[in-house]
Amino acid sequence: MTTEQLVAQIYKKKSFLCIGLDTDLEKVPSHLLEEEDPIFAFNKAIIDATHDICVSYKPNIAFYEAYGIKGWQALEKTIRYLNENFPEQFTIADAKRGDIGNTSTRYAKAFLEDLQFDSVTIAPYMGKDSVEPFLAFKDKHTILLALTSNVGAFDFQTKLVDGKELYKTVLETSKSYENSENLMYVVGATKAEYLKEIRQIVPDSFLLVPGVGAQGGSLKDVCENGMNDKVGLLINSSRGIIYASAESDFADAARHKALELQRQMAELL
Ligand SMILES: O=c1ccn([C@@H]2O[C@H](COP(=O)(O)O)[C@@H](O)[C@H]2O)c(=O)[nH]1
Repeated sequence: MTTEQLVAQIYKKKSFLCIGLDTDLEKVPSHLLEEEDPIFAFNKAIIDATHDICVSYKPNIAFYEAYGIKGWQALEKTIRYLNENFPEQFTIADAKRGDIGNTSTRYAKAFLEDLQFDSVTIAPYMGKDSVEPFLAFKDKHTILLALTSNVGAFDFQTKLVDGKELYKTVLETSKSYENSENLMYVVGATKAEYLKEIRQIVPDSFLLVPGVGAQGGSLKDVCENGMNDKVGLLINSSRGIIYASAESDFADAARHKALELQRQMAELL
């Protein structure tokens, strides 16, 4: 999917909501555990209940890897279900990969070519040759961790290196990578006060912003500081939406929570 197509979806739905499919069998309603593939059954119900009010889904790959081959099969079914039925959804493999070049190429093939995600999250720590293999895929997007939502972000990302915060160096340096127009960045909603400075470095890039809901970030603060003239934001919420209820009404409850966010977004557009 191109960035222009994503922007068109955002204006059409008045939503820049990304729903995180962090599917945990200890949290899904117990009746689903009787299904042949409870992870996919849960994801399908959430997608069917919410696809008209969000523009993106983000399965976090850890939640699938944790269940071995069955987890991977559920992930494959989920992305196939999305691509076949809701191709307008921007899909994110939240995998946080990145390795030496030839290995990064295999990761990129796995998520962008084989599984056909629109994008994949990447850790920038190994530098240019670990990121560029992902950027080589046309109409796909590489979402680089810039300033993450967790407390540990202060261990390295905000530290001064050669007089500059490391996350700023990540943003600036990445702009010189080949095919850098395919870059997006992760900035945590819990770091909204940094967004104005981040926008000075990457005014036009899309930012994936996790951390509203369960982690306490504010949608209003993120929008006030981080929105650009093409919106430029995908706001992710996972637990706050998908685990709104652990009963048989879980999909309706998820829709209700997603609608609360979408209505706030519509007012901010
Ligand atoms: O800085 C980051 C980067 C990624 N995440 C991921 O986003 C979701 C957030 O889930 P919630 O349940 O809405 O808190 C999850 O998959 C994280 O691994 C992040 O939170 N912060």
